[in-house]
Amino acid sequence: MIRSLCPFCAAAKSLNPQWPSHRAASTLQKRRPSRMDLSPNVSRGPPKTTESGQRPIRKSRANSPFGGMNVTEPPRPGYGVKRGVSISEQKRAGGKYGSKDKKGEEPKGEMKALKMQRALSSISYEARARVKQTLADLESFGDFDLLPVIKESVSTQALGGLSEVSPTPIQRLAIPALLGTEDGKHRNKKANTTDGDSAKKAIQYFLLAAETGSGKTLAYTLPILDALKRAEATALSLQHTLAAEKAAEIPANRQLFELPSPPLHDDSLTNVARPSTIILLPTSELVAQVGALLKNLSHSIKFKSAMLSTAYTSTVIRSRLFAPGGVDIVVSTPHLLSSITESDPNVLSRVKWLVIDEADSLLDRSFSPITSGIIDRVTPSLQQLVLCSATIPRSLDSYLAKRFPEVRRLVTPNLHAVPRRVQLSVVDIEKVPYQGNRDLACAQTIVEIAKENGEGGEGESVGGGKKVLVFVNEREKAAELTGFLRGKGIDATALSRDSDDRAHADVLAEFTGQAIPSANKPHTSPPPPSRRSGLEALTAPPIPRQVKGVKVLVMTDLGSRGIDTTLVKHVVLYDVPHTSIDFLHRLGRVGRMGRRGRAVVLVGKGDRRDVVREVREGMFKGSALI
Ligand SMILES: Nc1ncnc2c1ncn2[C@@H]1O[C@H](COP(=O)(O)OP(=O)(O)OP(=O)(O)O)[C@@H](O)[C@H]1O
Repeated sequence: MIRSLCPFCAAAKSLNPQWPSHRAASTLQKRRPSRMDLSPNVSRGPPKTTESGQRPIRKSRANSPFGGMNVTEPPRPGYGVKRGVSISEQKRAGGKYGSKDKKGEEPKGEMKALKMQRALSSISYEARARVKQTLADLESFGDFDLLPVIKESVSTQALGGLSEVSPTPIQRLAIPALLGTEDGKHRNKKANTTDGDSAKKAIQYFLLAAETGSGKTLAYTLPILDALKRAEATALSLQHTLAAEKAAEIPANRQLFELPSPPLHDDSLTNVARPSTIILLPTSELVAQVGALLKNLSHSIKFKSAMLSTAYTSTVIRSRLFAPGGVDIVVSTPHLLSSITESDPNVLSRVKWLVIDEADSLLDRSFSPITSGIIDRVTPSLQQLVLCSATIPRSLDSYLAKRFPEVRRLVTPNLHAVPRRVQLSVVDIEKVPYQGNRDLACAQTIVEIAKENGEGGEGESVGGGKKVLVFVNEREKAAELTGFLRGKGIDATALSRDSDDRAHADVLAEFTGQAIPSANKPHTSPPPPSRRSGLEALTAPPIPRQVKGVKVLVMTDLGSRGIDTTLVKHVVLYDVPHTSIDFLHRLGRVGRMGRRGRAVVLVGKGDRRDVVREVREGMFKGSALI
């Protein structure tokens, strides 16, 4: 009679054919083998070696889940590698022929859909880890070699009296680099020379790349202000020295009635319409935002700045630029600055510091010719070019490699990652009750946000309820959706290129919590009806509020770039964004500077659900989007 083996014996036999079965054991030992019994093979010595002198690898061991356990020797090269795998299979697996980036980025098989877009340039995780280590030592603004007045102004003027401020990763990276004081190096004295210096120094190029809402504005503002004030002090002392030398030259026997010759008008000393710093931003809202920060800082640091954008009349622009007291820093949109320089090219003749903020926008196809034209014009006097961006699209990457190969890339470890404190949920608009009605799904999502118990704190409900940003892909849709939401009793406003610049500032102020500078409202009366767009006409008439406790701003990508919407905790992505770059900018309106945030994306037929899934997975893991 054939008796089947017990499972223990069967397993033992598969490993060692010599293992006695129960039956045999019973005849040999008259008892069941205990787990503590030694193998009868222990006296056999080590297994035979192969010709090459290496131990043979048992198949069962090499290709099992426990294959790597209890191994006392490192695996031989080629150990465990499948033979006969095609090159394309290896590519997919990221092996020898894998899609490992030339900069060392490991392929992420799980982000296939995003990889198809190839929107973002990749940064290796080794590089990120290296940067993380170098940042650990700088814990306070006091650690930077900034002028004392600038250090003091950070918390009092720039951060609204925030106590115990510490620099963010991009500030830790960029401030010493822009000052030229990294690794305890001494300040580069050449960087603070005056106009009169004859020796032309090599221009320094920097790219500051850090996640949204991470304080990039201060990261470039503080070192530039420091350099500006030091250059000013050097120029002043030079002026005193020259005056003293001139006085010493006057002969002692000069007749009393002889009048000293009037001082020659030294054009090099006036900065009327000759700024030393230009900050370029893509929209007038951003000009107002950065301009407001500079204005606050100027109260203690003492410098003159001018905001130029289409939000101001030509008279206001002229009076700011040609103010008799001069101007140190001009904050402008490239189009406006470019048109000003058409009539007065000398406006750019003394620019030493040029900042291109939101460089991913300002150097994209639509802006690039204008922005590049400004770079060309300032190049003769330029000392530093600072590009600043929350993403490095591949297009920007190749532009920099071609045009500024020597650019120093200061990239934070979390670039291209949406912080884990931002949650992204998905609403399937094809399901009941929406059945494909995206507008309805959007309205219902907003109603639910309004109904939710406020999570409190962070001033979200200051000034009339929760603030919700709704992003649409097409600007025509912004107006249409706003009309729909208002019809449902939701307090919604549209913001798109069609709407008036001044209206933008007013509406945005409710979402950013920033007071609008008084000069930002040059007109007290509304523009005449003929100048009002269809959109405004649609959104202007007040409607009775039915959905209480929520204020909605519907916008296109225009609004997603750079606006510091610190009061916003909720974002609705009405459309699935076209690229991972848009995802990063739109989701970046929440979760700023350590805050928490929630985002909802509406997904329907024809939408890239795979992209949404990958973005969610990336957010969950805290990994960078690609
Ligand atoms: N060191 C700091 N500590 C606390 N808050 C800070 C610090 N630096 C900047 N902030 C605040 O963080 C917010 C975001 O800053 P900022 O607008 O410069 O971010 P950003 O990186 O330029 O964002 P985006 O990429 O969206 O343009 C601002 O409200 C700013 O006042």
